[in-house]
Amino acid sequence: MRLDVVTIFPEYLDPLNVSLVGKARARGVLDVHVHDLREWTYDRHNTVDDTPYGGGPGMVMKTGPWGDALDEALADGYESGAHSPVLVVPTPSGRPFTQELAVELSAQPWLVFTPARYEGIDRRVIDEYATRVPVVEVSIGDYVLAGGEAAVLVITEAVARLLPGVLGNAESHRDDSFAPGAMANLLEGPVYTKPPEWRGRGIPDVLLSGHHGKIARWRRDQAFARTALNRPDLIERCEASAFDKKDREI
Ligand SMILES: COc1ccc2nc(C(=O)O)sc2c1
Repeated sequence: MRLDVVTIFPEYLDPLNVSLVGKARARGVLDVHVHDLREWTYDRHNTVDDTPYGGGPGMVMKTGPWGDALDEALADGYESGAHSPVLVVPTPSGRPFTQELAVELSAQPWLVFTPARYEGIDRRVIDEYATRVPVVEVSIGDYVLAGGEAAVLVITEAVARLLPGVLGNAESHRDDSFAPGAMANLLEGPVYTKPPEWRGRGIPDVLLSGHHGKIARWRRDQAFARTALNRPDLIERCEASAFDKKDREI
């Protein structure tokens, strides 16, 4: 997968050089290109914004630099053999980013991110590129950020970990919170590791029982209880059969 990111804060994307995403890049699973939007400005102040038409607070990111930057990023990608880019636009007014969307995006060969700052990007930029490539406008949550770069980091990590060969244990996707299957729409329950006792706290006996069926049921029950506590809104999405009473008895 190729990722392009156009931003006025390229250094904000430095975390893409470390940990899981960094390892995926080193292994050639991910090919990341970060572009400084100001390279496509031609005035002495490297201006990327201007006052909004219709008045109002703040500034809007200008069409010129974005158009030139995206044209070049796309041309560079095509030239390198990439194909079928999807423009991913982090915005507070976007579609909620979910595990389902992460799975959809992980199936794409090329993502081009356009994190904005200020009050956002002149709408004509998105409208222009929507005539050429699919555009997905995404929000990572109902809170206020100063720009889209943090969203790019979140989306990239969630997508990269789904790519073949990135996570050591392919099975580990199965028990992810929100992963498809029996754990779909459920939060992960508690996890434990050695030592068997720590500050007077032991391990739930079932996890030491070696009874895989009981352990699976206990984990599902814990996930259900945690979801009911922290995300009751997800409970009705769970398939009733996944938690009928007989399954929950040990
Ligand atoms: C001005 O650019 C912004 C501002 C806030 C913001 N919030 C996002 C989110 O995903 O929640 S993306 C984003 C972009």
